[in-house]
Amino acid sequence: MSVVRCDGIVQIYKAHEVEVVALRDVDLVIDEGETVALLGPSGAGKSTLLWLLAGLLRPSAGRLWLNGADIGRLSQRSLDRLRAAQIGMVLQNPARNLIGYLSAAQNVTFAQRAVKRDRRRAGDLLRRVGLQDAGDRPAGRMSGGEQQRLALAVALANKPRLLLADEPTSQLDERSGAWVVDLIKRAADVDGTTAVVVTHDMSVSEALGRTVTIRDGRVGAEGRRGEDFVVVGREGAVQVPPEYHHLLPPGSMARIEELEDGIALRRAEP
Ligand SMILES: Nc1ncnc2c1ncn2[C@@H]1O[C@H](COP(=O)(O)OP(=O)(O)OP(=O)(O)O)[C@@H](O)[C@H]1O
Repeated sequence: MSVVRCDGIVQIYKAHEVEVVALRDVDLVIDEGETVALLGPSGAGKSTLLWLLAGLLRPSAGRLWLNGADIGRLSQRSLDRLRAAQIGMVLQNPARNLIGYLSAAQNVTFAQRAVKRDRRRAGDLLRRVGLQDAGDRPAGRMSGGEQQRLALAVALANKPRLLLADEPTSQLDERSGAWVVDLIKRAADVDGTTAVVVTHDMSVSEALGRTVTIRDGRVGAEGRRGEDFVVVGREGAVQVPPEYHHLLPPGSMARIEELEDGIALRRAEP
C-alpha cells in the first residue's frame, strides 16, 4: 500500500505581494517500508515537500494522500490526530524538535502521548542514538549533535508509519551519522516505517533504498538500486541532469532521434 501519494502538487508561497512557486506538478508515490532520500540543490523545494508530507502545509493545488487519507478533505482536528499518531518529524533545526526543559527521556515519552506509552521502546531508542546515559539531562542543555540524535529518537517514539527528516545528520560526525542511518533502516525493517529524508550527506543517500531528486520544484530524477533515471514529467518534460549540461547546455536546441526503446537527444546548431 502507498503511504504517500502526491498527484500534481503545486505549492505557492505569497510574501509581500510576490508569489514564489516552490513546487510545480509533483507526482510521487512512496510505498510502505520504503526509505527515500530527497535530494536537490538549495531552494529546489525539498523542505516544502517535507512540510506538505507532514501535514504542516496544505498544497495550493493538487491532491495529497497520507496513509490513504486525502489530507485536503480532513478537518484540522483529524489532521492533527493523524500527525500525532502516524507521523514522526525531524526538523532542520534540532532544538525546534524538543522541549528544552524536559529531560531526554521525557521528550521521548511525551512523543508517545497519542499512542500507547512504551518506556522500553523509549529506552531502546535512546540507547540506539548513544544517549543511554543522558536520559535525565534537560534537552535544552545538550549540544547540537546530541539534540539532533535525540530528535530522531523522539520522531520514532510513536512507531510512526511515516518518518520525515530534514538534514538529520547535518551536525553529526561519521559514527553518529551511521547510528542515524541504522535507526532509520531498522525502523523500516522492523516496524515497516516509511522514511523520507532530505539530505546532502552521500553516506545517508547511498544507504537508503531510493533517491528522488527535486530540481526547480519538480521531480527531475530518481535512483533505485544504484541506477539513476530521469523522470518524464506531466507535459513530457525531461530535465537534463547538470552533469550533461556541457553537452546540452540549458537553452540549446536538440534534435530528437527515435530509437526502438526510447529517444536520443543530439545537440543541433540552430
Ligand atoms: N515561507 C516561505 N515564504 C516564501 N518563500 C518561501 C518560503 N519557504 C520557502 N520559500 C521559497 O520556496 C522555494 C523552495 O524552498 P525550500 O526551502 O522548500 O527549498 P529546499 O530545497 O529545501 O532548500 P534548502 O536545501 O536550501 O533547504 C525557495 O525559492 C524558497 O525561497
